Amino acid sequence: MAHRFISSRSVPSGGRLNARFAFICTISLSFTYVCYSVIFFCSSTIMTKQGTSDEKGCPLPPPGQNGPIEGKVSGKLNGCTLLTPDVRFARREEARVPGSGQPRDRSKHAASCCGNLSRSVPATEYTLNNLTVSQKYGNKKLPNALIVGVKKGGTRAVLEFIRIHPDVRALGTEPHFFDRHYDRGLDWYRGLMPRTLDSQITLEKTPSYFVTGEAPRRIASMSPETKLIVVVRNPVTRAISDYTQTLSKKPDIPTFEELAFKNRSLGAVDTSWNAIRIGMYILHLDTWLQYFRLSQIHFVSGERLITDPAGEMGRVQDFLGLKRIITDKHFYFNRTKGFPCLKKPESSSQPRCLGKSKGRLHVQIDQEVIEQLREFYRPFNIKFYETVGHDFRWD
Ligand SMILES: Nc1ncnc2c1ncn2[C@@H]1O[C@H](COP(=O)(O)OS(=O)(=O)O)[C@@H](OP(=O)(O)O)[C@H]1O
Repeated sequence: MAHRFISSRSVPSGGRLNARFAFICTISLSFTYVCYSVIFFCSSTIMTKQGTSDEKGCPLPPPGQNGPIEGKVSGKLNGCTLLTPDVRFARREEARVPGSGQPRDRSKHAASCCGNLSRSVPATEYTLNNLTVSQKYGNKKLPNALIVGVKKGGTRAVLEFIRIHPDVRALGTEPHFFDRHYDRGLDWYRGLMPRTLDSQITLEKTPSYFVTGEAPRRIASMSPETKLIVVVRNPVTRAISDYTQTLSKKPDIPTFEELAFKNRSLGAVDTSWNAIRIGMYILHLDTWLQYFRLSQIHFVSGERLITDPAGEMGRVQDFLGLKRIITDKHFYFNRTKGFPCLKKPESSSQPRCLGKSKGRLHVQIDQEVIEQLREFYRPFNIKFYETVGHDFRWD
């Protein structure tokens, strides 16, 4: 065989040699072309599929590879700046209007990285430095976790803090689906949600759910495995905070004392007043416990959220089954505001404190009134501590 091969090549006729040479050239060129096309097609498909990036066409590192928010730019690929998830996340946060959770004015920014960003109409859009970036990956899903209450407990702080976690995507506004808009249906509700990847949690907060009698049943019928977060605060302080907020909108309302008591000298508290009723936590909790296991409900201390935000957020991350990424490195105490705020990422000069309506100066209330209300709430608080297995020390 070897002999035949050598001999057939060693004594070819001139015409046959040329024809063979031309044939071999054509075959190798065609083969090279086919290989090149296959490789190019595969690589572009892979890039698109793994494209979970904030920047269109730029791949994201695998989920879970995260570090502190002050990350570094990790390199360049195809003209895209590859950011570590931390940097991307920090920039996404930077893009939100503080306190509102909404993206900044989009019209000011032009699309840039990685080509034609402006062509699609994305469900979620945010600003990355001076670029408008579309998050077009993932799907809109019904929430797997809800911050259901309580009003004036510190729900906005929990939402804004937890949403810096890369595995959480949250709706910035309160949708009020399970109390006011239930008749609009689950598809409407799902349509409000941000797009999430399978590895991400979808979250929304509406503090009035906690005191809405129908909410537990409705939420359980959406999914009985929904995780619930309740931010609780000393009910007396909560009531004063609630009243202060109402007063800021309607300056002509009666005084706190007038609204809080049916008969003050008899110590008869008006439990029909919402500001009072909301703080009777155990009554509301009983309804939730008809539909959810206690282990599905996580209680955040509104007080500790201010004194130790990282500790409280550590427990929230554990409850949601998330890696503890939000730590004390993310917070600083803002003396002017008198509250903890998120440290700004190095790429931003935006303050990351909550808005002016969070952390207001409260209306001055007579100490005797405060004592009376403390007495009133004591039995409700004790029952609440016993049920949840934690003493919040409000008494
Ligand atoms: N970090 C930080 N910054 C500002 N405010 C903070 C923070 N952490 C908790 N809080 C407390 O949050 C209270 C407002 O609670 P909510 O966000 O639940 O209010 S609302 O129901 O959404 O209106 C708000 O109540 P007031 O102090 O009465 O304004 C704050 O005490």
